[in-house]
Amino acid sequence: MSQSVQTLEGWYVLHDFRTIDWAAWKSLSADERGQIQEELFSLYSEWKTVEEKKEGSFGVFSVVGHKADLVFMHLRPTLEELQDVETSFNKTRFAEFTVPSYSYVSVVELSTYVHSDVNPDTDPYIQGRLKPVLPKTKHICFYPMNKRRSGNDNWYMLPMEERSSMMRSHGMIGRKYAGQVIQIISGSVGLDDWEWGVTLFADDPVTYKKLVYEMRFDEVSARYGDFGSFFVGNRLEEDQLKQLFAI
Ligand code: VOV
Repeated sequence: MSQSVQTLEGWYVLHDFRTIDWAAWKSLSADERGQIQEELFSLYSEWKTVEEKKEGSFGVFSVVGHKADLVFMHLRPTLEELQDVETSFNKTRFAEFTVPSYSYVSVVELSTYVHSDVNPDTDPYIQGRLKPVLPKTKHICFYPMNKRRSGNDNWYMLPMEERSSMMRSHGMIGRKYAGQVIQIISGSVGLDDWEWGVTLFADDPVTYKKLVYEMRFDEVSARYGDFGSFFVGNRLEEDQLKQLFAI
């Protein structure tokens, strides 16, 4: 049996994708739309307070393309708190005008392929990575992925050294994009349908394409990566949400 790698876990993550029922939304009076938005914005400010208190984090983005209209990304210390966030959104009137289109449940993960001597429970850098305040970049990119388990290409049968060396090469490519793309890798084995969620943050969406493309040539992605659907979106602050809702 190959040796499994130790992982560190942080906050739980929900990616909640919604499609807006525009026909129903447009049929409301301006007054009703206003009230519904007010209720949503009061929830939004609760999410902000949680983030300021470092008890979680969130981001709201529009999704480009037909797969969804919005994605709410939430992080919380426990799965119960994560579900509370989901449920309190579902109880808003605005939620009645949305249809869930996809969701993904995972937990922020750091693996220890790339070793360091620090104590992960106290090291501020590691703690900041495990319990991140989501970057306020203009764009988000999300996709789930697996490491392949087929025939001779079985990641999970490889010796630890081989996996570590491939992850080092992966990390070197990633490092070239420092300052341009921030990645949050969340593990979802036992939690959702794929093994990891990959969430990338950037101000220039072309850097997603360049980074993901460059990684496709790297062995760990070229030989062992299997990918789900990609979602790309634009950050929505309160003002932009208001613009989106305007008829
Ligand atoms: C923005 C760039 C970037 C950087 C710097 C980076 C670095 C690193 C390091 C140093 C490490 C190992 C330690 C850890 O932190 O866990 C990882 C780990 C991981 N990565 Fe990564 N990754 C990036 C980016 C990045 C991307 C774009 C992808 C998707 C792959 C692709 O082809 O589309 C990815 C995937 C992963 C995964 C699934 C893991 C866990 C693998 C496992 O088997 O456990 N990752 N990653």
